[in-house]
Amino acid sequence: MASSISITADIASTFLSLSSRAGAGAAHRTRLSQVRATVLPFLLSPNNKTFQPHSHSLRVSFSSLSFNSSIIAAKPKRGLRRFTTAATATTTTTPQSEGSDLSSKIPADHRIPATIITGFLGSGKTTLLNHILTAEHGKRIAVIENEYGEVDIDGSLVAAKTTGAEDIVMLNNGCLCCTVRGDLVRMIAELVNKKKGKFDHIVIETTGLANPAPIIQTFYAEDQVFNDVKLDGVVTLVDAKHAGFHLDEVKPKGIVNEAVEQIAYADRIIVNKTDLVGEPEIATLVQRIRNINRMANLKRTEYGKVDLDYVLGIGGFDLESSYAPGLLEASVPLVNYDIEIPILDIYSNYLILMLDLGPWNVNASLTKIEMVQRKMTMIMIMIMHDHDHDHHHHHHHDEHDHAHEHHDGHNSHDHSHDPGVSSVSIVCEGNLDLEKANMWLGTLLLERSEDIYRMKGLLSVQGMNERFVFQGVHDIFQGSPDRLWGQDEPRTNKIVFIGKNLDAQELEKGFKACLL
Ligand SMILES: Nc1nc2c(ncn2[C@@H]2O[C@H](COP(=O)(O)OP(=O)(O)OP(=O)(O)O)[C@@H](O)[C@H]2O)c(=O)[nH]1
Repeated sequence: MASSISITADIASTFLSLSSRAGAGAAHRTRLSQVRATVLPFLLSPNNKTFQPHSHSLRVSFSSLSFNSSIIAAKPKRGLRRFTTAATATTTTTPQSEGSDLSSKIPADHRIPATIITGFLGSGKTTLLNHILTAEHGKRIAVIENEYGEVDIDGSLVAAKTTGAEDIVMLNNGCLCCTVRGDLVRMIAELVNKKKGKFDHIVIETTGLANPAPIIQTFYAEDQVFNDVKLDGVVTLVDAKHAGFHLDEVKPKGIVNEAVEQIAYADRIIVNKTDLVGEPEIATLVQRIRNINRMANLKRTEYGKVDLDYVLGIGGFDLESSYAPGLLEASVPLVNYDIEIPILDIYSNYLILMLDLGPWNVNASLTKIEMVQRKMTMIMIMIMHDHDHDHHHHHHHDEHDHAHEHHDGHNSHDHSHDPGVSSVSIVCEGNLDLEKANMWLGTLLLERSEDIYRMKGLLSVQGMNERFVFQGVHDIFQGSPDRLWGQDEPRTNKIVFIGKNLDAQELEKGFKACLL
């Protein structure tokens, strides 16, 4: 128990310091609430000798009993479910298997994968989609298409391949990130309800102007989607000939440049139409893309011809995919706690809690989170605040007109503009002081989550035998221990941030200050 107390203190200190900055007491709630942020310290015991494999981990019983939890769950748009998490005596502990040194603690995820294809107008999205649908891959694919405009053109252009397995579902008259986000949720829910078992993968082709952020967030924020479908990855097509112009486009203050955003959120980048330009132009473009997103894989193509496994089954949002290949059993022991906590959702071994960051409930919340953590392999926390509009969604329809104009005439761009979106990676051997790392990452997320589009990391924490992996998209953060460090494996930390106005030196300095 000593370790659990100490981790609680670690977390509490992070939360408390953050809270104290916002002032104490309910009067400050609004102010704090206006900060769209997540603070998710690692929630891990530095001494996790207690972790043991088991085959299943949690019994959840619904409870209508009232209780006095000081954790406040606040998500206005959705009915809150309160569960009693009674985990006593539900474990079926299996003996530590041989070779479990390399076992991952991240549970297998059997939800249907969904791939988002994005890219500027004319970059080759439909061409890629046709390639996917006509290739032999044995996957049954459901397609959700989104065309901005009155006429459904892409629908008729999509290969009419009828091996019987694919569903072509049209989503029209609106940009996915604006008017039809609700439709996307309904469409996915309908697909799942009516056709579950009939397809293996969903591909969503967005309009050329969609900003991927709200679409990505839909996969986490909407129950109907999250329970059955997991985001597999974002594939961004880049038009080798025209992309430079779009990247240079200066937008009015507060309005995003979709071309930049689409690259920033990508797991896979396809520089398409390479037949139309020379090698020096491509090299310059690739360099620009790399400056924005160093995390994504990049390929150059003509007519979207890529291997299918480059675009499907990416696992771009899986914790284990980038740093811990191989899915193995969940392996966190159950302990005898009967706790009551508002739980937003439970999926497999994922527990989603909704917390209010009010300073008054910090200690109690943290204690309970820590207790829950001891039973679960992974905790994902989304902290939603009072205002419910989407920060990453500043634009409105005028912008579409604006961007269309630019698309038609490429000449009037200001090439000096720096969109300010970049990647920063930190690779560094050594062990982190948990308390300091908690503080650093927590503060960063609280202050900068709006600017941090994506991040991924693999950390070596002092006293922890497992590697700690995490990934985040703005204020959604997932983290978990995965496999044990190998005996001769260097304990190297790796973090990649993609975001706006990132200061590489400051980030690196902050990180290095957490090393022992
Ligand atoms: N030369 C050349 N043309 C290409 C290539 N890939 C696609 N095209 C053509 O470019 C045009 C636009 O391609 P689409 O696949 O429709 O592009 P899109 O991104 O779906 O376009 P929107 O739906 O308008 O956003 C089509 O005429 C394609 O045939 C390529 O690699 N080289």
